[in-house]
Amino acid sequence: MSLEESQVKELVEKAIDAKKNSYSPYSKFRVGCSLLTKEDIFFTGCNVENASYGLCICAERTALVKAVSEGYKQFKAICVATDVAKVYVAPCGACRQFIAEFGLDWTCIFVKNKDEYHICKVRDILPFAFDSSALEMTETS
Ligand SMILES: O=c1ccn([C@H]2C[C@H](O)[C@@H](CO)O2)c(=O)[nH]1
Ligand SMILES: [Zn+2]
Repeated sequence: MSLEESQVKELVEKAIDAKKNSYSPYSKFRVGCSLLTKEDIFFTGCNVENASYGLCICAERTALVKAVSEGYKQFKAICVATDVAKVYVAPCGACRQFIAEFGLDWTCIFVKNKDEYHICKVRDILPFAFDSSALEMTETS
């Protein structure tokens, strides 16, 4: 599954743009996410917070749930943008697990700004991942 340089640029722009819909009145921390499916279709998402803080949904999971619920579950890349410009902000642990559900060998991009981004693989952000293979290996004693 090839990821073109132009698609990386588009992912970065779409993740930055997706921040505009962030619903983050409590943290004021805007996050935007873009996703590219194996069919070359883009999805985006933002974080959606709630007065009951624990119900907050991250941008990455918003984008993934949008895509999966529309019938797409094979992905080339996911891209995350925040308003933090000094360091690369990577997905939280819950999102890493959620992303890894769809494979470890696809691309993650973390954006500082449209010209500065870090590219790695899902396996790099979740080594020793828990996945469905463990569920079939239960042994009773
Ligand atoms: O991977 C992450 C980590 C945090 N957030 C959101 C959740 C919350 O709305 C805000 C502050 O944690 O950032 C994301 O969208 N993605
Ligand atoms: Zn998260």
